[in-house]
Amino acid sequence: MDEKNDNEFLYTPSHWCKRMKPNLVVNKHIEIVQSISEKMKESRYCKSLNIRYGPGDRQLMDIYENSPTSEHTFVYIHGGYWQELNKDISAYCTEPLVNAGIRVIIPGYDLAPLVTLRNIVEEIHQLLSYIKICLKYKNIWLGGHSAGAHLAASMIHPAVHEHFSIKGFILISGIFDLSPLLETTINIPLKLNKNDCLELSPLNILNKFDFSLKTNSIKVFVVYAEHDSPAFHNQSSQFAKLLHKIGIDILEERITEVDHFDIVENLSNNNYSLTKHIINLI
Ligand SMILES: N[C@@H](CC(=O)c1ccccc1NC=O)C(=O)O
Repeated sequence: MDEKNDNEFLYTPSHWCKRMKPNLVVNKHIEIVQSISEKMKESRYCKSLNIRYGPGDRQLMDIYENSPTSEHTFVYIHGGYWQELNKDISAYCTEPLVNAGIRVIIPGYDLAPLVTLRNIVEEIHQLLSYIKICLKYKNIWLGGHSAGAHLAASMIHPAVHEHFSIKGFILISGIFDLSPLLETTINIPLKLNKNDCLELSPLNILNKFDFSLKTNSIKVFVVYAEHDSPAFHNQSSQFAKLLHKIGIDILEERITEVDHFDIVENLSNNNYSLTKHIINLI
């Protein structure tokens, strides 16, 4: 098979980065996000670390804010194909948002192969329950990057987003259809079968739902990088099209001159277009 059309290749974001050799990308990304996140954890914006929201080892969250009365809360779910990265290196988006008066929550979650993807989706439900019931925050915006955008999108359902007072979703370079991952090495720790792919793909779940009957409106911002692979472009535009079809207010945008990694690394910068978009939206 032509390598460029192979799902292994299409779903390996580092292969599509134009800034450096693919084998260097992920380590460089980790170095960058870790250094920004460490500064944030030591800053005056860091309000609480390691608040437990569920029984799993990694079900802990960090809260960043400049005032306890912040009206809006952005919850940012990190990526890493549900098998790598962690919350401690994922606070890189917090400074500009907190400066704009938005509270930011960075949750951790357990990873495959220790838990299944179904377990992880359930952990995100527990996260939202904790934020609503124990922290009593309102006006929640749920965002995520890559696999984190999949987890956020898995909460788009009236029974879920209305219950948890979610105002909107910010889905950055996300995966919404899991089936292309089935035969790739990404699936080794995940162990997804065909049925799991159907039941856990927001693209499939929402295809069966008629939202036009619902009055409560959410906004969904679907955003991806110019230098994401064509498969990621397709996933975002297909998902945006479906959301539009079922009556959800959507905004779709391709961010130019960035790839799967600096599309989120740059969120530490006030002047970056995506940072400004998120602040305007919330
Ligand atoms: N092993 C992947 C890494 C990867 O997919 C990734 C890395 C950091 C943040 C998000 C990622 N992808 C999806 O969640 C690669 O080489 O591109």
